[in-house]
Amino acid sequence: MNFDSSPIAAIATAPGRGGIGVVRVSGKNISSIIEAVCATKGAELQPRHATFTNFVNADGSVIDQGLAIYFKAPHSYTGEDVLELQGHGGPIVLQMLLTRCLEAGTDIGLRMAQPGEFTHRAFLNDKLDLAQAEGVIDLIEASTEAAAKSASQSLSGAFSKTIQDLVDKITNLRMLVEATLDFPEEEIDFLEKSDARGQLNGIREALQAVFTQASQGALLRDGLNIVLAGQPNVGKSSLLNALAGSDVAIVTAIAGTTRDKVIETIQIEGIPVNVIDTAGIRDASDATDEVERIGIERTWAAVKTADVIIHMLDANRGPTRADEQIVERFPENIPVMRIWNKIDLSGHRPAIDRMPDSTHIYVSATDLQGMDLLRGELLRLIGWQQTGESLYLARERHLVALKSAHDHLEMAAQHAAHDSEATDPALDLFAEELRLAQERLSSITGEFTSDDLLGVIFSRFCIGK
Ligand SMILES: Nc1nc2c(c(=O)[nH]1)N(C=O)[C@@H](CNc1ccc(C(=O)N[C@@H](CCC(=O)O)C(=O)O)cc1)CN2
Ligand SMILES: Nc1nc2c(ncn2[C@@H]2O[C@H](COP(=O)(O)OP(=O)(O)OP(=O)(O)O)[C@@H](O)[C@H]2O)c(=O)[nH]1
Ligand SMILES: [K+]
Ligand SMILES: [Mg+2]
Repeated sequence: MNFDSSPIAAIATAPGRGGIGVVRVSGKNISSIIEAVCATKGAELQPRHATFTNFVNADGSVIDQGLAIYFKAPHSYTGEDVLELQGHGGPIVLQMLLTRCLEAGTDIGLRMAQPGEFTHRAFLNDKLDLAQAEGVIDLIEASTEAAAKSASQSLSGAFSKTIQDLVDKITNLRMLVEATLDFPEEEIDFLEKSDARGQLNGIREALQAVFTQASQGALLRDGLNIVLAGQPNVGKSSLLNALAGSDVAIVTAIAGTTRDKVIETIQIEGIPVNVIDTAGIRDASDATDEVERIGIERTWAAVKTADVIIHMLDANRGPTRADEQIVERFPENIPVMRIWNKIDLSGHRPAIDRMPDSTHIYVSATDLQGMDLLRGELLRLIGWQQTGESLYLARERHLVALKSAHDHLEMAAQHAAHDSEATDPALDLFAEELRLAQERLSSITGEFTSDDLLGVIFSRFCIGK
């Protein structure tokens, strides 16, 4: 990715039509663009004040009327000089305004911004740390209120502060240990005097608490895919509609109704869950036509992408050979739940039965029985616990770093424990493990981060962010 320091411009608002749309420019010497594009009757823009003005072409013709706001470095989102042109939110008018800015900025090297480049600059200029920058995108992408709240924790710096507190505690302990290393004769009773083990235990407990909040939060961010699979007419589409609370998929008594997969995102306790309804599985020879056969192929493709497979069966009919054949084809590494549907016909009660091989749940999709059992079991399966604590919308990268820091602290504890008669505690190794733990934690806020990783993180943003 080409991240040079020339001034950049982009449409900052979502593509499509809206009441208002914003073109944003950031970089050095952008006052020439203000002069060219904003016909402010000679007056300069007062920093951080909205000024109503015409946005004009080189020949003086008016593109739009709007508000212009100038943010003088370093007091801006990016930490550079920023100009916001807030016009009407139409895709064509905003594109014309952007094109006009780029044309007026040729002299100063103005170019289109790369995805995430405004926020990347905010990071480089110390306006945000890496976890906060990730919070920006996670807030924009949040698909449930709970996810948005947790992303906001990251954006505001609460997650970073928690990490920084841990780093500070480790730093203090390291300073103690490293000071002692210079005076080897004191090593032996150092651990006692300074309560180094007590401090280490405190740090390990705090890290464990952060890890729990982060791994729970990660569920809010990632959500999960559940695929409804089974023979035709067992009630897969009916279950999708029951979970979604609306008629998303067509339901008929005709076997082979669903052809293409139908996806609906629901939420269970704030966790986004993509429920994927598929074509009922039966032998190609029984399928009515080519369309259904292709649909069944798509079912098998969808099954492979599942975090959890829901194998639906007809409780009124009981298991059949065809169901066994379906189960045999499920990938081994994906958890499967057996949902027995139509208990209103079979006389079963809504129930959950945890068998060694898999969990069986008895429901009626049309009578909405057993739905809470199903939702609860899905949450249990992915390890969701309601702690009531605020959660951090952690990414896999954060979880990996937390886990690695945890492992290094555990090694440190082992080195500190080597104080039997025979061996002295290995203080140098203790100190080294502390250093590694600290480094792993600091990578979360971006203190030790390669340009490659930054490129990967920011390129996943949208343009204009
Ligand atoms: N119009 C507009 N709305 C927006 C943004 C924006 O860039 N423009 N934001 C973009 O994401 C978000 C707000 N984030 C912002 C963060 C910092 C600054 C800023 O000017 N910071 C200065 C001054 C801080 C202060 O006065 O306290 C600074 O950090 O020095 C502006 C917006 C959401 N809403
Ligand atoms: N009595 C009863 N009927 C049900 C229940 N669930 C679904 N049905 C009926 O079973 C028939 C098939 O339901 P669908 O939801 O279309 O079944 P499907 O598994 O999606 O079928 P295909 O898309 O053809 O594979 C419809 O007539 C539904 O009304 C249930 O819990 N109880
Ligand atoms: K059907
Ligand atoms: Mg169906």
